[in-house]
Amino acid sequence: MQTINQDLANQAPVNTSLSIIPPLFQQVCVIGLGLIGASLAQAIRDNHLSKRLVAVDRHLPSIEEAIAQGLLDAGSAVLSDVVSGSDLIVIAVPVQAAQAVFSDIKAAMDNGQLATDCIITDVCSTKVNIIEAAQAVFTSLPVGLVPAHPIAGAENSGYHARRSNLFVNHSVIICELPTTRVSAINKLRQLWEAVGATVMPMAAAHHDSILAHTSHLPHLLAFNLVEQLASHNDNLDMFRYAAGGFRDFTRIAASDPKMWHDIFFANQSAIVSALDEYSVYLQDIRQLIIDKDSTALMGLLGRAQAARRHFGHMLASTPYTDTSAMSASYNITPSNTVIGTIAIPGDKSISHRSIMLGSLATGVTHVTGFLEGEDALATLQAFRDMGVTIEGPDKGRLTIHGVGMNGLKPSKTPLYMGNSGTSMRLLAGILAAQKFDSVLTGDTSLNKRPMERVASPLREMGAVIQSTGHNGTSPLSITGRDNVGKPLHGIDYDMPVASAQIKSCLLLAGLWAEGTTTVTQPEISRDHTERMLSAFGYPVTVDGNRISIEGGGTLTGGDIAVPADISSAAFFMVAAAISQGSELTLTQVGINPTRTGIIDILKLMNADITLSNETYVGGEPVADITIRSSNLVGIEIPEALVPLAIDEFPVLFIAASCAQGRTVLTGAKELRVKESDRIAVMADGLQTLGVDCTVTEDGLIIEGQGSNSQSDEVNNSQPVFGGGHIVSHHDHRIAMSFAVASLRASKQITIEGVETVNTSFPGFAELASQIGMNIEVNKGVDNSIDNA
Ligand SMILES: O=C(O)C1=C[C@@H](OP(=O)(O)O)[C@@H](O)[C@H](O)C1
Ligand SMILES: C=C(OP(=O)(O)O)C(=O)O
Repeated sequence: MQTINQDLANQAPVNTSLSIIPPLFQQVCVIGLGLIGASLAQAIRDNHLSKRLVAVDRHLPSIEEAIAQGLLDAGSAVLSDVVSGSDLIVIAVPVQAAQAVFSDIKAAMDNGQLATDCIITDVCSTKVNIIEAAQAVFTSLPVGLVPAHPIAGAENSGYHARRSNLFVNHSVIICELPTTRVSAINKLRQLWEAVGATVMPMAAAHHDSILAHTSHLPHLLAFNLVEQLASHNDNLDMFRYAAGGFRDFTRIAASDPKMWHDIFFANQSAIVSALDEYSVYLQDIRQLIIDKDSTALMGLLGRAQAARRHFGHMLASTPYTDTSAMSASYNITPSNTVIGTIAIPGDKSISHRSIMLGSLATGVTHVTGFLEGEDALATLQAFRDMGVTIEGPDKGRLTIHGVGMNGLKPSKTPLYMGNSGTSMRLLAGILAAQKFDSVLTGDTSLNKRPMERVASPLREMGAVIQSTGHNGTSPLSITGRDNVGKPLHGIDYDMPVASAQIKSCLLLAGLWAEGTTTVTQPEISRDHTERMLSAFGYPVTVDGNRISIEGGGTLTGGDIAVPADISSAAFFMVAAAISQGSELTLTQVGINPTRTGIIDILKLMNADITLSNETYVGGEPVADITIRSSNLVGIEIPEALVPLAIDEFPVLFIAASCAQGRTVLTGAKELRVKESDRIAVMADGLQTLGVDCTVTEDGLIIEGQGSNSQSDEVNNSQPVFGGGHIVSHHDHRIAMSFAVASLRASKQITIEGVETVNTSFPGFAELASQIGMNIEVNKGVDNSIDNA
């Protein structure tokens, strides 16, 4: 048989490696020069991973071309011609042809051409039948056999479509067989990582079952739906009027029938069981329609719609909402004055709690004013994942069909909390008390924030919870009470920090604990959990800084009206205070006394703030807040006010920069463990814009640059900030604070990483523009599920 040898044929020069690191392999033999085989060969060549590279393919022109191009050292249509001395063989042929290739490999081993410990791998899309094919040929499986599957492909196929970077940032599944030598697995892992892939071990049957669900079943359904429509007598009309849904759903039915025919047989049992499961789901939804079961149907459709986006975001660690704004930035041209009357979106803290308590209550809870921001949506999704039917959100309206104290179901996947510390910490308390195991995870920022502050006291209550991240961080793994064998028990806990999240976590766990759970906070922190528990009919005892709850009670659903978020209002309060001739009225903002630190601090700084139309909405006090331009003065911020304004310091630093004289913040170490280190990141940004400030361990000293006004007349016309480029570290409050600074800036300010503004304040830029600011939003790359 014809062997084409690069040296003998004296064609293109051998691609000698200049790398000082010795190549991983002496000789790699790739069998099959289709897209995947040829791309891997190219990646091996380009990354100098093998001294020699040979290939086997029935299509000799491809071999000749590959040699001429310096990709291969030799090639043939017959394995025994070129395989001698190979220490890695890659099988890249269609699944059905694998057994014949194994026979050729065995023959080469038997006649001494190949060492018996040579590594043999493949790139086929089913795995059990590859192992069975090897078993049919070898009496015992070779110690070098490592079945693998790179999850990568391209629209085009064949040798000419090859790309050296095809595997970069793609996953490769490796099946670690008990018969395989560990050194072979490690070496193959090194190869895939060297070409840019991420290696994941997985059992062969599990691989086939996953692929059966995610790839094979959808293809099968697409072919079948086209067949169903084509069999109708009026099929021409059916196709002529087929809407986008049919076209989208059946796009993949245009794929190669022969290939899919082979795959359906190769992965027969996994596909049949995926199909059986599908039939059950189909019957269920059929029955819901027959029964006109509106609640259950809404639950199913809502869960499915959210899950479609959710999984993509979870895998990519990106936000939930429309991510066309990923990596977005603001270009802000200085403006001088803000004027108007505006409504601010709903309170984030109260929105979270409305979902949690509404889900655990008996009966239906109607929520209005719900904040449709990323963080609250993460909480909403988590409860959907645990089987709660939640209708909406629709313009801030939700209907929650409570499942009662023992009605949550285990989520099939880790619960994804996105960027939201409140969701993760409060849910940790709820989940620690449930019968079932759970896992809580978040985005890159959340997975860096301290979680032992809740895990440790929960353990004192008997919880089994592990913070599995690097340093007491999430993912959190929680063992259910059924596996622990007994319920939680109440404790008397002295909180080391004034954190509403720790307090709420423990009180929520206390709902299921035996006896009394008492938390004592060093300073007052926001009390929305206590208030909402009472509103749902659950007794809570508050004695100064000590809050107690008895386990074993129930919650009763009702109506919740979420007031506007004072933490979001804070940006516009500072905007009006620092800019010339400004006056803003913010309507029906929550003024719960555990949240009004921003008003108290701004008043101490001489801000002109008045409250009107004070009333109560759903157990929370609200008022219209009017704020006018004023000559701010620097102050020493009283430490007792810190927990009452904890989220407002980034924008208060902007106010302090515009004040006359020095402002000193102490006792605010907590700011270092928010979505970013808000002390360091704000100081960096302020310095970029020319403000003199000094970072301390627990706060910041800012030399205000406001004018030294001797009269009562407001003088806010001089710029305080220069222009510049601000990095928000993907922290929503940092981004919005520097946007406010533009009202006293001399030049344009660019703020990078503003997509997270959606976590707490969707529509911020639009509202800011409405009152006179000049914010241009530059949308970033799309990270939606199809690109995830
Ligand atoms: O309980 C809550 O809803 C929140 C508590 C605060 O966190 P800490 O409890 O960590 O201070 C705050 O920063 C967060 O935005 C919301
Ligand atoms: C700290 C914040 O939220 P969380 O802790 O819920 O992420 C915030 O919104 O500023």
